Amino acid sequence: MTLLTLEKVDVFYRDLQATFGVDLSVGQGEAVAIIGANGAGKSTLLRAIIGLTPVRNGRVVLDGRDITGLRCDKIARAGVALVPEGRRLFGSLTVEENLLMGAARARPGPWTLAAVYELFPAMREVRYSLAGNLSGGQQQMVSISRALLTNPRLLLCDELSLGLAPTIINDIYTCFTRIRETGVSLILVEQDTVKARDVSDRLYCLLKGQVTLEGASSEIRMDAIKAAYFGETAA
Ligand SMILES: Nc1ncnc2c1ncn2[C@@H]1O[C@H](COP(=O)(O)OP(=O)(O)OP(=O)(O)O)[C@@H](O)[C@H]1O
Repeated sequence: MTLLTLEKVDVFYRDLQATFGVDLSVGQGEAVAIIGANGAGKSTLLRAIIGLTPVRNGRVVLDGRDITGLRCDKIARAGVALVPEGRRLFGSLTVEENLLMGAARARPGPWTLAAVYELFPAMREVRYSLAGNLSGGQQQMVSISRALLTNPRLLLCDELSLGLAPTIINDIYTCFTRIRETGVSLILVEQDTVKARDVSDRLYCLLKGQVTLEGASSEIRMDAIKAAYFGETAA
């Protein structure tokens, strides 16, 4: 069953068109990756889904309900959460205080403080530390947990791997197996195309705001990804 559908979505920043007629879907429980170069429009699409950037043309439909143009708090209440690029924690608050912001007015569901501490045991050890004093990997765990605590049906993750060491990236993505077991659907924006293909069921490639490739991650060849990423013809 389909959870999210984007239908011919155009997003503009004033006169600059950032996405062009994007069609995209996410099934119930599915992990979808969006890849593309800098400026391709990946973050713009995530922001459009959660209502932070307006959709000028087209529709965003969540579980049959048209959520285009709704305020982002209403979209969050409908079950969409964003792990933003750069993590965006409150550095002068403790880890637990940051987490409790996610838990405030959360939907009912499996993600509680105890559950996220079980998911990321290292986070429990630093729960009274200021978020600003944590390493990048620890901050990413807090950012993911804060979003999970809203008990989303759809979790949008913007460049989780940015600035993190490969071992930390692997640790973080390993936890997504557990997250998916709870039925959460995922959109993962990634610059690391190999990682994106490995962790997703389906993959979209964006180039200059347009979808240039879509398909099952296990079936898409790397040369097709490369061609779609750079706008070349696949061999
Ligand atoms: N707030 C903004 N105001 C004006 N233009 C913007 C704004 N945010 C993004 N853009 C432009 O929209 C286009 C898409 O940007 P976006 O950040 O969505 O790309 P991206 O694929 O996420 O890239 P990156 O990997 O660098 O984050 C780019 O041309 C960018 O310059």
